[in-house]
Amino acid sequence: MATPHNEASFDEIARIVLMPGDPLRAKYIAEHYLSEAVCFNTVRNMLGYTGYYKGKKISVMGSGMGMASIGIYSYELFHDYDVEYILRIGSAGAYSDELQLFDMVLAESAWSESTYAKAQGGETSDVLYPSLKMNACIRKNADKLGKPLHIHRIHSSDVFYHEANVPDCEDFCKEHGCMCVEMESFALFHNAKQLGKQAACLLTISDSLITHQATSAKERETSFHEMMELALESAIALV
Ligand SMILES: O=P(O)(O)O[C@H]1O[C@H](CO)[C@@H](O)[C@H]1O
Ligand SMILES: O=c1cc[nH]c(=O)[nH]1
Repeated sequence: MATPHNEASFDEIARIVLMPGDPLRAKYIAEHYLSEAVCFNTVRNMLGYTGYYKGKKISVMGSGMGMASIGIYSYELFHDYDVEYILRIGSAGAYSDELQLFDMVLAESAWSESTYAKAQGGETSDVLYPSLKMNACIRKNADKLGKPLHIHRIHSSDVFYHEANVPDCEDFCKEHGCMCVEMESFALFHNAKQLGKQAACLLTISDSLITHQATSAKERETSFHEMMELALESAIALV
């Protein structure tokens, strides 16, 4: 059944969905890695595709930016479709010089100041966790493929641009143990917990809040091949 934001029919979406924030990253993955890829959603241009990777049915769909946006799309995928796993594949800003551009980070947990989880379901914790099963699978596949993986607590922030009078990356790193920042995983992990489903988050460092090095918009759309391959290999191992 279609939703207000997703026109796919029930069986058009696989049990596992890879979910970048950028719908054009989803399109790129579908066109470059999936065979027989079919676009199942164009509502609001939040592109979603289902195809096959090494013979297994996989979907990839954009989430948009921020908790509110991934909150809607992931809720519908878990609640209205037969989706068991969502693996977010995002970009992130480094809070430490231990992380370089293009390094991959697997979220061990997500700390957030966001009210999403409280507003959605009364959650009071400011730290939420991904699926242990998915993280174990991703770690195993990273080892198998020889892909270095940093495993850290991440910051799921409600804002991309902030003023100088509020806590900054040094505070988030020192006080909450967050090594990088993105904007969706806290809401995704909450929805998974709430609905009895599974979610995880793999990130590629796109910029550094310490060195101020940064990748371009095009690189964020098309160049995260290490992450795309690890996500796809992990996805087929899960279903
Ligand atoms: O590259 P994506 O997956 O969109 O992730 C990050 O990039 C966006 C900000 O530029 C936010 O969505 C943040 O979480
Ligand atoms: O949320 C994000 C994502 C990438 N880079 C940032 O600085 N913030």
